[in-house]
Amino acid sequence: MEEGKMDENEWRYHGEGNKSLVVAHAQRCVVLRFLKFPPNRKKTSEEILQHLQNIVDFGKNVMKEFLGENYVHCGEVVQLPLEFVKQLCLKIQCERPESRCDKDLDTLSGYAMCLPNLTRLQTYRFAEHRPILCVEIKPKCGFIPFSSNVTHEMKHKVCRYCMHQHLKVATGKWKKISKYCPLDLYSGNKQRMHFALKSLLQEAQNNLRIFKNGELIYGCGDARSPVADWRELAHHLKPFFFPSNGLASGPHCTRAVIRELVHVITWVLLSSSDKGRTSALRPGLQGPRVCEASPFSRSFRHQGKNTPEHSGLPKGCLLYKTLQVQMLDLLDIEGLYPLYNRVEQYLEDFPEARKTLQIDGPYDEAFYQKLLDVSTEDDGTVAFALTKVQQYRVAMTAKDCSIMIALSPCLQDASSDQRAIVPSSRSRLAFSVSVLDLDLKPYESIPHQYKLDGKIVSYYSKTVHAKDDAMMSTRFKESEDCTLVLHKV
Ligand SMILES: O=P(O)(O)O[C@@H]1[C@@H](OP(=O)(O)O)[C@H](OP(=O)(O)O)[C@H](O)[C@H](OP(=O)(O)O)[C@H]1OP(=O)(O)O
Ligand SMILES: Nc1ncnc2c1ncn2[C@@H]1O[C@H](COP(=O)(O)OP(=O)(O)OP(=O)(O)O)[C@@H](O)[C@H]1O
Repeated sequence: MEEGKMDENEWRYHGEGNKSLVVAHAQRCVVLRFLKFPPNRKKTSEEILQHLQNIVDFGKNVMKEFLGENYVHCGEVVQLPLEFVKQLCLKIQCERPESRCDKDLDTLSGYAMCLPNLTRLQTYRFAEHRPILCVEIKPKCGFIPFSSNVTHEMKHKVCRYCMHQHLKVATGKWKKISKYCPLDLYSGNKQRMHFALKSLLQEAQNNLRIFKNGELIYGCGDARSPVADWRELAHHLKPFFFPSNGLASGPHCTRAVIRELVHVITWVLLSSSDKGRTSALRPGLQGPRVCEASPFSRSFRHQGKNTPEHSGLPKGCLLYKTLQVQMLDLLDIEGLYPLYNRVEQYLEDFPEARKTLQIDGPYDEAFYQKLLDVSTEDDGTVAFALTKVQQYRVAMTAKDCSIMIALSPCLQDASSDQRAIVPSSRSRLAFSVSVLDLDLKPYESIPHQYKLDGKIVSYYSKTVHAKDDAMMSTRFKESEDCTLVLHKV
């Protein structure tokens, strides 16, 4: 960043989550990512600098190792003129969704992260003047816990996302239950993946956003007012997928364009654009491959068929790598929580050990190496407990990250790397895949996770499952009645 030349008018509001806010440069393909805090929680500039540096180090030393060089963009910490940050904050305030305004942008430290703008990611494959489409997916947890520490039987059958949907709707976070199930997306089975992506397009919540030339065109700007007009979306997408033919407009065209989008995204998600070395993690797929609550598998069950299982994700693809990191949660929160308490107890006795245990960093090579020990034999030591706690934090990070897929038409005669071109039937699309929001989850969030897990499961069991049981017993009663009638006859 050239300090003297920072002009807030060159930046525009881009988006935000729970913990950070992003502004994008109008011309250059970079974004600034600022931390956000509740109004009363002031942190010193040194603390903020350290926090940001930790994010960069964690990306470089841990996530790049696990997910691959090409997928992870760590960026760098930059120091900005305070006046620029203040003016920028004032300028963008009116564009911020109300539901995110419970936290304020940090304007006091002057520190932020500078990252490539992944919605407009330009590689040598993308000609600069070409339009760019970007699909952002937050896939969430793609497996059902296999740990023997799980006490609620339901957790072995229904995935956390599907259970959580019901609590989210009950608490007013979203209006409708989504048909999306992460296990379908992570299945590697094309039919299931298509269903998952279509479900995301129907009910995007905060799991899907689409950008065209860096502008949000579909999905949530404000968490509570999603836009879901497929016709309008198809209008934006048509030039990407049907560049030269005059597909008539109307529902047929809309369906054809959406289908093409779903196929292209599936293809890209299954591709392995990372040529780096394979990840050091090999936990192997365990646990059920199908979530009982997924409408896709339900419909198969109703037809008396088995859900098509894992066709298997190709090992180099980002979904596979992300799932492997998620699976570092080997014990489930129920098995992890007592280990967290063991570490807590130790820290109460030896508070100065927090530093040597690397709870707040540094997230260096040594931190990474310890994560590779996936044994689950508890020898009763603090060292064992700590390793599981750190692995859990990393797994939770992978369960909450987002995948960015950028697509851009390329010239027919471009002799670029064929592996980075989607062999779409009607157009040649160059693509790139990246991952974002790789901030290590805080150690302090573990008690919250434990409570939330209990809440999600008990709400689901009490309401939804009870309703299902009631429906089943009505059906059973009906069939009994039916038998009685038959007897009478
Ligand atoms: O717990 P979950 O699964 O609801 O995930 C939270 C996300 O909610 P989601 O369910 O994706 O709508 C939540 O997303 P939203 O704020 O709801 O968009 C955050 O990503 C949160 O992470 P953090 O506390 O900001 O680090 C996420 O919390 P973590 O559990 O990842 O810490
Ligand atoms: N490098 C980037 N390029 C383009 N867009 C980005 C980039 N980083 C973040 N964004 C956009 O900003 C949004 C918020 O960023 P991010 O997910 O990092 O926020 P967060 O507050 O950390 O999220 P969470 O709510 O999960 O804690 C993203 O959903 C994405 O749309």
